[in-house]
Amino acid sequence: MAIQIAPSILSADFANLERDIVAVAEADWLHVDVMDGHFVPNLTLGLPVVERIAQVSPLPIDAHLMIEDPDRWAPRYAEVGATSVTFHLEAARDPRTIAADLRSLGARASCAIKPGTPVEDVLPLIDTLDMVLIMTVEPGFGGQSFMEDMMPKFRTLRAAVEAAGSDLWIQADGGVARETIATVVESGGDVLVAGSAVYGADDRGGEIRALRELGQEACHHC
Ligand SMILES: O=C(CO)[C@H](O)[C@H](O)COP(=O)(O)O
Ligand SMILES: [Co+2]
Repeated sequence: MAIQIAPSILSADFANLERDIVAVAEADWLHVDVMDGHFVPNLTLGLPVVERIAQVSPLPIDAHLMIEDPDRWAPRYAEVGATSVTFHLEAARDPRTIAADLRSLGARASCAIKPGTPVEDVLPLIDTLDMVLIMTVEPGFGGQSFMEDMMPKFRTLRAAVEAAGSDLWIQADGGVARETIATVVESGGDVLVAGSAVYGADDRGGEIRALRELGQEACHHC
């Protein structure tokens, strides 16, 4: 599979959101961070805003739900137009049912793990999921430093995916930039979220192309 780039609007200008969404149109996904002030110590946006973003975005929506009670809320994000919905394993009561609900609504089902959660916890769920997100920062804020010590998790998951003959995607989120993208792709990642790297650049399209090129060059599993 080709490397995919998902700019995170967490680093966009929320007063000019449509402008900043259109500015990253040559990426593959629009990554939307939903934070509830409980699962993480930050608050961003919720269902009505995601619904409007999905209506104006030229890219499919990759919703990253950092919220409590995803069993109740995750399917609602698929209903309002998210193409991929990621819930956190740490917050889920019944991850298999959440994934099945998302798929039955036509969305891609994805599960995220925080830095402190072992990758082994998500391995039994691989057959129910379309993507696993391995966090490379503590969730809650953009602009943090990439955690290189998460790379063994990517290697373990990539090996499990290949052994199972699965087409599961592996996403990295947090601190992905020109300096770190090769490391995470070499370790097994193929969908790369980048917030501050893309929105901090004057030429957002150029930054997306540069990241995609560096990622593609480093990819042995593509
Ligand atoms: O989920 C997130 C934070 O919890 C964001 O997607 C992530 O931090 C992206 O921002 P950056 O690329 O600046 O690290
Ligand atoms: Co995110």
